[in-house]
Amino acid sequence: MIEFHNAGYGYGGRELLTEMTLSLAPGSFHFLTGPSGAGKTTFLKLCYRELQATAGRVSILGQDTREMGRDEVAQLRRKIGVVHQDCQFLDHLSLAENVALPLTVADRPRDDQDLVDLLAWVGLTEQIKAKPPELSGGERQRAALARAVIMSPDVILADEPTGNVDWEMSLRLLQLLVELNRMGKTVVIATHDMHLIRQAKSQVQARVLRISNRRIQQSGADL
Ligand SMILES: Nc1ncnc2c1ncn2[C@@H]1O[C@H](COP(=O)(O)OP(=O)(O)OP(=O)(O)O)[C@@H](O)[C@H]1O
Repeated sequence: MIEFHNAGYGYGGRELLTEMTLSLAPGSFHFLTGPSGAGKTTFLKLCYRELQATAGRVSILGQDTREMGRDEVAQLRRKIGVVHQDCQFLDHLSLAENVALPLTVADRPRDDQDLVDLLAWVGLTEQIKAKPPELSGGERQRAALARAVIMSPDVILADEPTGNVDWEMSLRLLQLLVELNRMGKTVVIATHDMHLIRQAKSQVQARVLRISNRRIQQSGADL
């Protein structure tokens, strides 16, 4: 699904990540962890071709990212849902309109019942008409998750999805991501939260990728 072949990345010629060889199999569930500044967000950006490897090769859904043109990148992005660390919304649009925005941008028809069902799934039925500034941190995170999955992507990449929420909300978000994985989606969650990783143990066969000293180490066994 996503393959790194001796890949590396550096900003401004300074190597941040090096010699990454790994494969994220379809339907797998991974946590990505490591100290602040280790390169977790950078790694995720390589996974959806926001960045291109500066060494080696990354393939996403069978395509070598070096050989992709603009249209192919746009196609690819529809198959990968990203929950960004700082989840930005358009404040003048309602929650429902924000969540449906990827459909609008891709010029795809919007099924209002699907949208209502999706918002119910993330527990935001009552906030459907609310504007983003009226939402709590946990509500924003769940809205960001809904927006990431509205195009039915094959892969969900979540960057610190539980960063600013309490433990109960973290568990709820984890539950949603586990449900997506049970539906066959490949899930990668970048997190510092070791409690969350331990908690996942009882729910899903997750693997841990740890960035340390510029390299990615994979825990060999399931959690
Ligand atoms: N656009 C950029 N230009 C230059 N350096 C950058 C850029 N983006 C990130 N960096 C640097 O790369 C390093 C890794 O950043 P990254 O955001 O990938 O780390 P992270 O592991 O996600 O951190 P955190 O856990 O704090 O979110 C940091 O030192 C950061 O300052």
